Amino acid sequence: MTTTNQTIYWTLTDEAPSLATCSLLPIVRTFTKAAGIDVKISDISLAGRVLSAFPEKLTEEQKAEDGLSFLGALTQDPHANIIKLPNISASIPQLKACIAELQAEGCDIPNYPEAPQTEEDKAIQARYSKILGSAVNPVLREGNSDRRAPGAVKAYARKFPHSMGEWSKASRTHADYMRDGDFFSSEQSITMDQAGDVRLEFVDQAGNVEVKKELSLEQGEILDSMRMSCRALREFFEETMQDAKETGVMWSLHVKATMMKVSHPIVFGHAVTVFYKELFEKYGDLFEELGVNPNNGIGSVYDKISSLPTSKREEIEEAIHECLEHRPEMAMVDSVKGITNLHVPSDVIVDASMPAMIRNGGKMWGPDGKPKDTKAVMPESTYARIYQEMINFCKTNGAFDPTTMGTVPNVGLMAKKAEEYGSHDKTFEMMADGIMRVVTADGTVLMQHDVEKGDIWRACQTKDEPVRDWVKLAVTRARQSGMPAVFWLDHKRAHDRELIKKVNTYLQDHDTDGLDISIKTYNQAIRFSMDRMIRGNDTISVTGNVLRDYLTDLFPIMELGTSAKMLSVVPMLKGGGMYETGAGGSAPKHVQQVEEENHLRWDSLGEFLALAVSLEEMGIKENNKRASILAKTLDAATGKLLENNKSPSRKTGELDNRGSHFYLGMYWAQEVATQTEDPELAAHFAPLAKTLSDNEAQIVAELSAVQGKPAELGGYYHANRENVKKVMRPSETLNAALAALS
Ligand SMILES: NC(=O)C1=CN([C@@H]2O[C@H](COP(=O)(O)OP(=O)(O)OC[C@H]3O[C@@H](n4cnc5c(N)ncnc54)[C@H](OP(=O)(O)O)[C@@H]3O)[C@@H](O)[C@H]2O)C=CC1
Ligand SMILES: O=C(O)CCC(=O)C(=O)O
Ligand SMILES: [Mg+2]
Repeated sequence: MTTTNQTIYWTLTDEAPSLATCSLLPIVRTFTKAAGIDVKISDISLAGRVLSAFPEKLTEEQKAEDGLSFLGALTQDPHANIIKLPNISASIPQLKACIAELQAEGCDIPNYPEAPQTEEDKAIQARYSKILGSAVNPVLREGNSDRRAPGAVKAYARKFPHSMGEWSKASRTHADYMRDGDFFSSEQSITMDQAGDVRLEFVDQAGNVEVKKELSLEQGEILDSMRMSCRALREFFEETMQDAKETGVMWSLHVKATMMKVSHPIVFGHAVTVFYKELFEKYGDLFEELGVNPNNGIGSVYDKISSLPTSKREEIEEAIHECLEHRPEMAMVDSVKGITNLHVPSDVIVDASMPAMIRNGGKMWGPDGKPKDTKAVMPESTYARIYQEMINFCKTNGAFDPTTMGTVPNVGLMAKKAEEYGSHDKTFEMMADGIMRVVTADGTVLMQHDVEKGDIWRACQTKDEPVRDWVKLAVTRARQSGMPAVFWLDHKRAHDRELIKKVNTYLQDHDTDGLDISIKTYNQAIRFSMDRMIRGNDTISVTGNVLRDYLTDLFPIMELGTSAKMLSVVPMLKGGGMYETGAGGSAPKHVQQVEEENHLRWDSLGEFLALAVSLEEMGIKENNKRASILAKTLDAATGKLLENNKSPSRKTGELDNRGSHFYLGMYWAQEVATQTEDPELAAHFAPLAKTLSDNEAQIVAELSAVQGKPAELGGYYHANRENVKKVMRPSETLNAALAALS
């Protein structure tokens, strides 16, 4: 692919956003073409990444470009201009489903070897491991994160508030987390005085040393190490289950097995084997033989026993049901289909699941399909406490009111795989008792932990340059917005103590006169922000990487109903820009609705906002006046779309994603046609504005006529492009109007 400075790279991802792209991109290109801007697609979908990793036996037609490597290199280019839509961070069950779909299509790619024995299988697994979990975002996020709700979006939420569940003072919902033995309680942290190499070593009880990993650290880099005790974790799970059973609340687990792709699937697996303890005790050997992996959920048991003779299978299914008798009710992902919280590790993802529960009055769905109070279990106490604070707050003050509440934007430390989200290659499950230690080249032990078999030990890196940039971004945002900015840093955490030193130093590099910048512990910070928020006041949260992720779903879901409406900018360290769309995910259940009823309720507002900033930057950096005009007019069109409530509805038969794209196109064309800065451009768009306005009723009718019947996408992970085009672009009138200008 060749790049020019007038190119915007638009990522082709998965699920709902990729369907939306098919409808939106032809509209976008109609506009950008007039400014000499090329919008190029770069495929980073899960299927695309699988195909590009195993090209050997594919036909030329089946081969896929390695969009991720291309974009990864582009992040180092000061002219980079990338629009990043959310993509699937695949769990093993999702990866296997994707592989099976591609194989069924005739692509000769290998199976995922779960327990590789041969060298060949190990090599295949190593290639697949680069695709698993959150494999895209850490590669592209070569900058820190600035996520906020623009004024027009806040105004829309105030005018058309989303529903909020009631909070009762008597609610028994609460967050439960480990009080000891978790990462928080064992965290150690150091800052490197000078650059140097370190080894992460395991020393067994006989004194044998195994080097797990070698790292070259930069001067000023922070390195943390921590351990989660397997024994304490399992005891904790058992206690929470017994307590939930005794007190009659539901039990639910909230982890991030996708992004924390090494540690959290292990944690999830322990929850499965503790919950179904008798089952795993009784059938442990058989399960091992069958290749059941509890880290993939109880779904893995159902999957593997399907090959057994009926009588054996039924016996095991009976044993699963018997387990449930001693256990509390479990929160459901889909109560109709009987999919529980422990079926698949990627179904319940903490950043979205906890806010959804809090928004819903603290209730999750029970096996009988009814909303119920729940014990929300989040083993890692580090961040779980903030949810308990919000629960307490809602119990005292009632649900948040979207018509009056303030906003909490975020400035997040994210660049260069900062903190826990970059720890996967430094995370180990202990195979024996011993010591894990961090040692310098000359043998000095910097940090060490006693570990037991089964413990999870990890190290996290935070480089100095991203921290400096983060502090600068916080000061810039505080200045631009006039809001107080709070660094959420806990002096009780070893890592945060190192960061606090840096923050205090780097704040001195900036003019902070008149700014309200403070450092607070997480609990203080969330209380301070919520107290202000219910009074209509705004507060910037300046946080590390995990809280960035959690808070940019938590507050937006309260304020706006979804994090899809967030503006999400990543100013790259090297000068380029990435504009992420929203702060949420790829909404798998939206695709199901398309397949069943041909209605896509995905809201592309995040895409509209991201594109406007991308064009604005293009205008400034590349001195492209038309790009600036397109940015301004797109913002105005988005404002109009919100004012007139042309966002997608959840209900089949009403305006959906395609309809909202049409309105965006119409308003945008009208705005360009009536601006006076560039009369030639106005004249160019006048016919389109007229055609779309004149045919509004016809186009909306064509777009709703197709709804209410199943839609055939011809695949889930690798949908057939022609099918998708047919489904997503059903209005001949709209297609013809766009074609007339292209
Ligand atoms: N940046 C990225 O690449 C991200 C990727 N992900 C990935 O996405 C997948 C699904 O994650 P999950 O945690 O379930 O989160 P999702 O954000 O996909 O889904 C949670 C809910 O949020 C709402 N929602 C999200 N986006 C939109 C939108 N544009 N328009 C309207 N509603 C929206 C929907 O709720 P409802 O329909 O009920 O209103 C949806 O069911 C995973 O593979 C995950 O790893 C997750 C986060 C970020
Ligand atoms: O990369 C992922 O898996 C999810 C990213 C995410 O949730 C976020 O950054 O908000
Ligand atoms: Mg998130």
